[in-house]
Amino acid sequence: MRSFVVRSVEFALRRRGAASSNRRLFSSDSAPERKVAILGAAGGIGQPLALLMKLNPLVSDLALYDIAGTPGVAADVGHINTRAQVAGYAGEEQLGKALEGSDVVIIPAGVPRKPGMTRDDLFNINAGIVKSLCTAIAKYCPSAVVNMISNPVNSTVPIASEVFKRAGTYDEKKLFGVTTLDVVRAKTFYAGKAKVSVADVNVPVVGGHAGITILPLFSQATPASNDLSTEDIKALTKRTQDGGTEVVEAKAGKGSATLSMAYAGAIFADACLKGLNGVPDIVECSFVQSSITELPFFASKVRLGKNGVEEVLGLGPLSDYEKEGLENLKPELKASIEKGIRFAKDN
Ligand SMILES: NC(=O)C1=CN([C@@H]2O[C@H](COP(=O)(O)OP(=O)(O)OC[C@H]3O[C@@H](n4cnc5c(N)ncnc54)[C@H](O)[C@@H]3O)[C@@H](O)[C@H]2O)C=CC1
Ligand SMILES: O=C([O-])CC(=O)C(=O)O
Repeated sequence: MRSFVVRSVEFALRRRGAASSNRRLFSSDSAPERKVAILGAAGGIGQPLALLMKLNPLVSDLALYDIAGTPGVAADVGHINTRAQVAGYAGEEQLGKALEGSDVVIIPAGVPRKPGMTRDDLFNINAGIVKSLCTAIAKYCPSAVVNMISNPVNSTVPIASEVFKRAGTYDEKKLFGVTTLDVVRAKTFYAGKAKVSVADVNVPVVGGHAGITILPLFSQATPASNDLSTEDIKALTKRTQDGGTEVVEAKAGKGSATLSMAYAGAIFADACLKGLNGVPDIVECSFVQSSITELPFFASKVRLGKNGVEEVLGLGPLSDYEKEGLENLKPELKASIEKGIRFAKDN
């Protein structure tokens, strides 16, 4: 069972972009040492994400930090016989140790939505959490790649950028808002509707990570489908935009997406690690500092490399429906970005 699970995960990770000539990188004896820290590791996302990162052979050290509960998670996950050495850190006084030497820091710390709430309703609590965690990152691992999961991502990423700027450590190539779950959903919903194998599907999702700011580009989906009507595309777009709310409502007060998010977070962190290790042609969508529109942050396809972002890729050709969606999302996304920047400057 153990070798089946590990081999399946390794196989899935290899299929996702590593050329066979880079297979060497996956054997534990030759892969470089890479420390990954998860902040919020005892939470709904943090625990399954800790499990998935423990199964990733690119990770040599896994630091699990939360305000409480991480010694138990670390003891549990640490018994899995894979490469990563696991350590749990609880409470602010242990945050520095958790972060020191990290190559990648993943942040799913903060409160999740309940039915009836928007992601922006989380701002008041999560903005402060993200600000204090990023202040510690600037101090203890200023060159780490940061994967921001905490919502509202459209504001928490700008907050992080301001904190790093103030500390003098900002590197726009190393700050990522994790929007992979939007891509995961778009792929799943498209495959179901177009009746194609989900393993072969690709759909870029651009914009931001809330409601109409999530813009899936089904006109660029592969394999292309000629069977989908305009109404089908509109329905797929709406379902992708409302994917988070669908889970929040189904969980009925017990939180938001955790398992699919952990999967998406593990896929994105794996892509960052591969980029750092020099694996070529690693491309994922992410919310990053950008000049492809007039907005200072925007999600689009990004090529990952040894220094984080190697290239922010353009939007490609859009359908009229997507062009309209793009114009419609800009005011909301702009306001969320500005709200984050203002918070960081005022606090
Ligand atoms: N980017 C995305 O696509 C997604 C983002 N999210 C967001 O991820 C966040 C976490 O969601 P869940 O794991 O479901 O919530 P949760 O409440 O289950 O877990 C959050 C964890 O963060 C910890 N935490 C709170 N303050 C902290 C601090 N100062 N330092 C370290 N840890 C701290 C809590 O103790 C808790 O263990 C939420 O903001 C949610 O909206 C959720 C799903 C998808
Ligand atoms: O919807 C939420 O609150 C959590 C989230 O970001 C998602 O599931 O996409």
